[in-house]
Amino acid sequence: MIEKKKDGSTVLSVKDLRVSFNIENQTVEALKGISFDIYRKEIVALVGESGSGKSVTCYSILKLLPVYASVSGQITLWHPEKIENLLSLPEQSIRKIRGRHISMIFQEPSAVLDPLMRVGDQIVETVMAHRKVSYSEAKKIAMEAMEKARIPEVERRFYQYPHELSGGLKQRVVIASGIVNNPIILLADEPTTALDVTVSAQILKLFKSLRDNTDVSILLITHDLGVVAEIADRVLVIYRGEIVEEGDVFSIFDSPEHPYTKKLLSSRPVLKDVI
Ligand SMILES: Nc1ncnc2c1ncn2[C@@H]1O[C@H](COP(=O)(O)OP(=O)(O)OP(=O)(O)O)[C@@H](O)[C@H]1O
Repeated sequence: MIEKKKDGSTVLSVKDLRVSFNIENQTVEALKGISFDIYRKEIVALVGESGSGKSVTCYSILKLLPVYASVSGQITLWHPEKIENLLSLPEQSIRKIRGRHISMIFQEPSAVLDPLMRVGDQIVETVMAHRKVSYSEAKKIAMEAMEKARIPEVERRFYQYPHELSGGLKQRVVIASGIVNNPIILLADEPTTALDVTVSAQILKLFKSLRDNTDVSILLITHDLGVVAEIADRVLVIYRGEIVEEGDVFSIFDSPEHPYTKKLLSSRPVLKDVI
């Protein structure tokens, strides 16, 4: 069953995306022609077991795949105007889109943050990489993003180094950096996996508030159906490089159609226990 959100406009459209890796005369088909759309102001969960192709989907959208990957298909972005195919853009053009119109949040914030740089300045850098503004203007914009990411005591936190912050606060800094240029899409690859349950719940709440209070759409990669039940509007189920099921969160949980989705759900508590 294909369900689509009818009230929103499309911001990203992936058509027949195929990715394979050729290593030492062996070919791994990571994505076998997946297609999906993301609409404005929605949270879409891309869910599937390890190795199903979730991260490769994200890296394809950002054009961050290794050179030995073979890629075909179409990825169209509508912002600020229609950009025909991200996959065929030269590196110089895609750099203007990464961190500006599409941002990514990874599982482990410490791997992204520079340990030797104050966190506020790392967000300032993201602003100045894409906009012609003075340092003080960029700092103001960075602090506003930190507020939006619900970082307490922004004036003090701005000047701290990553090691001075908890895991949850570090992830909020990464999120602040991700939203600081008002992107159209945020790709979040297992953003709560490295965090404890309480902090993880706070970060999920933050995603919901970003969806409700900004124009951003979020593609959330996860293997955790509890996270999906908590915040997703729509779900894409990926299995061995193919999207096998797509629907709103209730239809997926209440009446899964594909055997893999059924199996995935049977290994979880039922929906009423999760939400
Ligand atoms: N850089 C790479 N070189 C070769 N093969 C790769 C590379 N990246 C991914 N793959 C392969 O592509 C397939 C999809 O991997 P991907 O990382 O997208 O899975 P995933 O669903 O994100 O899994 P996980 O939840 O474990 O992160 C796997 O078979 C993986 O081994």
